[in-house]
Amino acid sequence: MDEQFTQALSIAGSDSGGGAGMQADLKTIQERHVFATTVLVAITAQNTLGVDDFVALSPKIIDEQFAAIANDLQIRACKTGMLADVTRVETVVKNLKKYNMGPLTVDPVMIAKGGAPLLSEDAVAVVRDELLPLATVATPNLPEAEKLADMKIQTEDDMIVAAKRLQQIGVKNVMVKGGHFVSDDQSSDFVLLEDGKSFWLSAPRVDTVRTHGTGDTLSACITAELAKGHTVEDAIRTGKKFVDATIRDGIIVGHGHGPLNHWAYRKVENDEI
Ligand SMILES: Nc1ncnc2c1ncn2[C@@H]1O[C@H](COP(=O)(O)OP(=O)(O)O)[C@@H](O)[C@H]1O
Ligand SMILES: Cc1ncc(COP(=O)(O)O)c(N)n1
Repeated sequence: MDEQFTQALSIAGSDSGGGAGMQADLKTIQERHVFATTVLVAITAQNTLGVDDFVALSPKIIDEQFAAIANDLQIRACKTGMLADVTRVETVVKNLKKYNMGPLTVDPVMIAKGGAPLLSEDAVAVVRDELLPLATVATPNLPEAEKLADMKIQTEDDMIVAAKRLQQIGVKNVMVKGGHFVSDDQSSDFVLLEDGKSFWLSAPRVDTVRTHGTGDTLSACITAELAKGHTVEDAIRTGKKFVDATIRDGIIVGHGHGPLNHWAYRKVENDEI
């Protein structure tokens, strides 16, 4: 049999506005030259101004999507994004335990940039206790890290403490993203790896509201790089450079928290920006 082309899986919600969620994952994984597959968990009616409504899909169709993929495709790495509620988190956890979908990156999506909840309050504990222990990498933003590590994060030292706490919960590698520290002129993320190595990844903060889908894009890029067999450290470093380019070389789409330029990293790789 011919060798299969590299495939990755996004388990997430759809953003009708095209900037975040499943759509950001598909665009990013494609840009990294990995074949993207999907398990759709929820559908949002959303644009750059906000989330108007969403519906979560039934556990049955979520199970069936996993089974269809597992019965034919060869997934090398996967990620989770919006999971909506307790039932869907539990359904996804069950399937991730049943099938081997490669290293898992958990982007513990809770609240959209515009403030709409994308995960019910009671599902936070299920993400922490059942999903995070399955993760090879977790990429919480500051509010998510606060909830999962059960602490306030006001300083960079707090980010380090939160990463350590998350590792104690069972996540092997943690990236606490500092995008929400708007007072800082750098956007700095703290990375704590399984072997104890830790480092900061910083980039000058871009003064823009066009950051819709940054977390999805970062975690999708990490997933694509892990699917190729790269190390966690290399995948995270590429993810940071990729998302930074998408913000820095922005495009104007919509009238609110605009989406990213998912093809910007091509120019970085060709030394053009
Ligand atoms: N204005 C910005 N300028 C540069 N980098 C940013 C900016 N906002 C976010 N980032 C980076 O984008 C990535 C996603 O971060 P963040 O916005 O915190 O995640 P989320 O989308 O999950 O809320 C991180 O690497 C962060 O440092
Ligand atoms: C379906 C879906 N998934 C994830 C996000 C988070 O993205 P952001 O934090 O940039 O709003 C979103 N807005 N919609």
